[in-house]
Amino acid sequence: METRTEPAWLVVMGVSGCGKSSLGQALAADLGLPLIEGDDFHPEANIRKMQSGTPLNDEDRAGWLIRLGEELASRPAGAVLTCSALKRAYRDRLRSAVPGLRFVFMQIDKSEALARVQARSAVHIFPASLVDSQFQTLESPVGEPGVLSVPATAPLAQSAAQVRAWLQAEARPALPAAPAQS
Ligand SMILES: Nc1ncnc2c1ncn2[C@@H]1O[C@H](COP(=O)(O)OP(=O)(O)OP(=O)(O)O)[C@@H](O)[C@H]1O
Ligand SMILES: O=C(O)[C@H](O)[C@@H](O)[C@H](O)[C@H](O)CO
Repeated sequence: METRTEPAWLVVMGVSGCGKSSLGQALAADLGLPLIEGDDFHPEANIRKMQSGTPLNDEDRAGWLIRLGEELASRPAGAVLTCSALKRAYRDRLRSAVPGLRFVFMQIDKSEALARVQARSAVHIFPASLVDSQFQTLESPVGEPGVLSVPATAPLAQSAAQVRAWLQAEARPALPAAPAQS
């Protein structure tokens, strides 16, 4: 039977350094979807807070998540968003903007995340001293609907292929044409 891939809205999520931007770019290119880079929408105050070595709290992230939901909802053909989405409540906020939203959870251990964030510390807003707080805040999305976990250490092309296969497997078959009205 012929199948039709429906518009896909995906969030690539996880702690700092897990590879959200890298996989997000690869997926957006592969799937022909616009990329929304979540970090670009942090207000200046959030950037300054992170740079000064203080983790963001729920209040800091609230307006940012609303804005990201609006960005997703304004792309009718689908989109790939990179967003830490560390807590269930944050993911539910995004889901309320786009029902059926899917999440790709990049799983990484603390030592690997720390090594990556340290390696790019000269050129990135996020200090290595905050990596611990990302893991303290993280509530695993495993078990929530519409979540695929991928290992953050897998080659990007492999993870992108895994996500494509997941989307295809979940694509609903095309609806039969409605009978002509007489
Ligand atoms: N699959 C991978 N294997 C090895 N290194 C990777 C992989 N994916 C990303 N990296 C490297 O890890 C670092 C962090 O990647 P990236 O910036 O994509 O993560 P991020 O989750 O978007 O980080 P942040 O949210 O802090 O901006 C980069 O130096 C990147 O080159
Ligand atoms: O929710 C958060 O604490 C933030 O989104 C962080 O994850 C940073 O934005 C990001 O990691 C820096 O690049």
